[in-house]
Amino acid sequence: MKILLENLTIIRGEKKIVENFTAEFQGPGLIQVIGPNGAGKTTLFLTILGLLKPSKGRILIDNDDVTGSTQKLKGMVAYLPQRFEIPRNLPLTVFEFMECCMRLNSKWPRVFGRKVSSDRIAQALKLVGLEEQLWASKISRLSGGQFQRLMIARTLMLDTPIIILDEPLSNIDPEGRKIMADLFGRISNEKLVILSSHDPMLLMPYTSKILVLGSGQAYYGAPQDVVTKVVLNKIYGECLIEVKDHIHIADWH
Ligand SMILES: Nc1ncnc2c1ncn2[C@@H]1O[C@H](COP(=O)(O)OP(=O)(O)OP(=O)(O)O)[C@@H](O)[C@H]1O
Repeated sequence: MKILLENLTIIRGEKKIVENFTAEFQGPGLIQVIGPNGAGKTTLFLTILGLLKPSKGRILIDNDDVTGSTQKLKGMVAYLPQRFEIPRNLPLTVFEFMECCMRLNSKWPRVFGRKVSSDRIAQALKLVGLEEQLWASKISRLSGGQFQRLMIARTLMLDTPIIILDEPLSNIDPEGRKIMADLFGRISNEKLVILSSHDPMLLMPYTSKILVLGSGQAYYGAPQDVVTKVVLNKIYGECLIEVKDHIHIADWH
């Protein structure tokens, strides 16, 4: 699958996110979107999802114009938001929560039946490392990192060809981040995975293209062409710290 951002200008509030920006997100593959706080990573995702309209330009998925249309993306894109609107005190267990999410998604229970749906839920929960003894726990009892894993499982379970993840690794411990990065890498062998991160190195081995956003500018291309001192300097400025041959981004996030 291919997402084409064609000549996009996106403005949010007073802030210009990108201007006349064109890029192709080709799947299968993993696209990283990086940039400082407020650069517009979430805004770009919401625009791709049709929840925000660009000021100019179009978004095409496999040559179909989907600009501003959430309906067309159903069954095609699964999205992990950065902030959840889901109340943590819902009286549901982990497994029941996943069942509810699946039922809200038209495809699984109706087409494949309950058994396949349950297997799919179990598979997704295992993939993100939520152990079986937690499946009967109320979601209110999960830690922040466990809840984030549950949200990732919910996104992966939908089995869409395009997956957009807004800072999926936040709240997750170092070992879990590595496991999750490997998981996203594996998934990107078959699907188009687009994700934002403040820790780009962890996913770099799996990254096919990277988009660096900041101050209304956008740099897109292969990591070796984009993750350069010149580009990072323009975007991160004083937050760039060089230690011997390494460049560190001191991100306030
Ligand atoms: N609801 C809103 N209304 C108006 N402006 C907004 C709204 N939400 C965000 N913005 C502005 O849009 C710009 C981009 O924000 P966005 O959340 O897309 O950045 P981000 O790169 O995802 O940041 P972070 O790394 O902090 O998650 C910021 O200047 C922000 O203040």
